[in-house]
Amino acid sequence: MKTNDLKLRVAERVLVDALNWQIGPGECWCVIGRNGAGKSTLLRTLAGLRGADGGQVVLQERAIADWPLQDLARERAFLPQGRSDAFGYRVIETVLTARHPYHESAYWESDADHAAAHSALQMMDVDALAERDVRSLSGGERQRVAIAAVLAQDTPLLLLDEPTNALDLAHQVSVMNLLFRLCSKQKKSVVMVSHDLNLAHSIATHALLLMGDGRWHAGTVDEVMQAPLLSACLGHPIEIVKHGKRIIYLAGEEKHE
Ligand SMILES: Nc1ncnc2c1ncn2[C@@H]1O[C@H](COP(=O)(O)OP(=O)(O)OP(=O)(O)O)[C@@H](O)[C@H]1O
Repeated sequence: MKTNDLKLRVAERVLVDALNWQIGPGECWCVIGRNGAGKSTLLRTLAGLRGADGGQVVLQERAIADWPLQDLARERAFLPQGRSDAFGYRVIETVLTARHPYHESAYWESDADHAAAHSALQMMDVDALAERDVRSLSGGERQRVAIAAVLAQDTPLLLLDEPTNALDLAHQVSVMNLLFRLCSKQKKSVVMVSHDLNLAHSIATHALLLMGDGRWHAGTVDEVMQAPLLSACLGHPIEIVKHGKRIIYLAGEEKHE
C-alpha cells in the first residue's frame, strides 16, 4: 500500500499534508502522535472507510476508492479503536462474520471458516469464550475477540488502532509477539497506532510520526524513534535509556515544587 500526496483535513485543520508513504510486505509500522493528531483518521482513510481530502491511497496500483468492497475485505483488515455491541451475538458469530469476504454466493459458513475462526480465537486465548454473549465480556476479553476477528479475516494488510488497549501485560506482550511473527514469518504488513513507545519499539520495523499540524516523519525505527523527534511529536521530553540490547523510552520528569 502507498499514499500519494495524501492530505487529511478536519474542518479547517490540516492533520496530514503531502504524505508520500509506502508500506511493504513484512513491515510493521507504528503510527505515533498526540491525542487528536490524526492517527485514527489516517487509519480509517487507509482502510477505505473515509475519503482523502487530497491525493490518494493506492493498493496494488489501484486507488482504494476503486476497489470493490468484497475484494478490499480480502486485502485489508481494520481494528477500530472502540466498539459498542448493540446486539447479543455469540463470540464465535462475531468472528465468523470476518469470514464473509470469502463467501462467494454461499450463505452459510463452511467447515474451513469455522476452523479459521476457532484458530483465531485460540491465538487470542479466548476460545473458551466462544459461546458467550459478546456483551458479557470484560473490556480486555472483548478486545481480544476483536483482534481474533481481524486474524480470521486473514488479509495481507492489518490496520490496527491501539490493538493493546485494555489488555493486561501478558496479553499485550503475546499480541505483540504474534504481530511480529505475522510480519517476519508470513510477510504480512501491519500498521498499528500505539501510545506505548516501548511496546511499539519491541516489534516495529518502521514508524510514522504525525506532528499534528500536517507535518510528518516516516522511516525506520532507528531513523525516527529518536528522542528529539519523539519529544517534538509528543509535546513532552522523551529520554532514551539503553538496557543491555533493549532501548527503553521514558517520559522526562516533571519538576514538582
Ligand atoms: N467529525 C468530526 N468533527 C470535528 N472534528 C473531528 C471529527 N472527527 C475527528 N475530528 C477531530 O480530528 C482530530 C483527529 O482525530 P483522530 O481521531 O484522528 O485523532 P487521533 O490521533 O487518533 O487521537 P487519539 O490519540 O486521541 O485517539 C481530532 O482533533 C478530532 O477531534
